[in-house]
Amino acid sequence: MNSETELAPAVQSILAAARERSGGDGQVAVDARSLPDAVARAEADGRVPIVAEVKPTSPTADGTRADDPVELAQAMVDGGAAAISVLTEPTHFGGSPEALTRVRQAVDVPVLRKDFVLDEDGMDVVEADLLLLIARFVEDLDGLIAAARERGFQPLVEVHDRAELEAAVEAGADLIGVNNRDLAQLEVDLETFESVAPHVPDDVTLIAESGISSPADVRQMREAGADALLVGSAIMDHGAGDSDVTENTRRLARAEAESEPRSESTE
Ligand SMILES: O=P(O)(O)OC[C@@H](O)[C@@H](O)c1c[nH]c2ccccc12
Repeated sequence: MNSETELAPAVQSILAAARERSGGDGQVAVDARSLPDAVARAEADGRVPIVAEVKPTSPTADGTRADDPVELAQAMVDGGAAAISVLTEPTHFGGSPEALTRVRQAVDVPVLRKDFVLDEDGMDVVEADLLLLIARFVEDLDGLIAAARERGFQPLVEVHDRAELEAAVEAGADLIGVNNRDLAQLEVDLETFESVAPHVPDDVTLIAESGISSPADVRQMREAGADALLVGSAIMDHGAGDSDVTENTRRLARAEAESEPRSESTE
């Protein structure tokens, strides 16, 4: 798609590292937990469907959280997360495939593998319910969607503009995420989702990704058509190492509840 020279240096280095990493041995076979079902369960329960992300650090984070990924994921589920995303990228996000495996054993909600998968071999590293494919970075989106489904993954195709959305829809993606963070400057703008969302077909499960930090942001994205929201930094709160992940998740999952608590205190 776009030329790599337009990408932020951090992103270029992430891609270079991804190309160096080796794939798995043999093909994985997954019996996936359904994301659309998890989204429907959250809705039925009055929770905004939040995909909460275990993201130890990132090129744009203020620090690193070294907490056990399993404890973090359980705290997120306790706070009402509909699904969990786990970074498995090791060199820039502090993730690992092992962390994902442990998280998936410990929780019963769907788990997304968040990484820079560039080819089929890169899929066979670890089992997950959902697999991220970033439209801008993959050459054969149709082929990779088919390869992901063949293994049992639900592919989540990430786009950033209308051209990428069209490519994703043409390739038959039924789970689409619109990333509010642009990979050239790494800046976040919630209007990205607002400008792309109206063009997404109704039968797609649509996720607003990145930069969502307050209940007001949640409502803004929901009003623009988000079925679910992917939130990392605001839940991990990297700057404050001991921030309460359960409470951070709950605050966002309850953003549409009738009487939203005004203070930090809970029942
Ligand atoms: O931490 P945030 O701003 O809430 O963003 C979460 C998630 O959207 C972000 O981590 C992300 C979106 N797409 C990615 C692709 C690779 C790595 C990370 C990402």
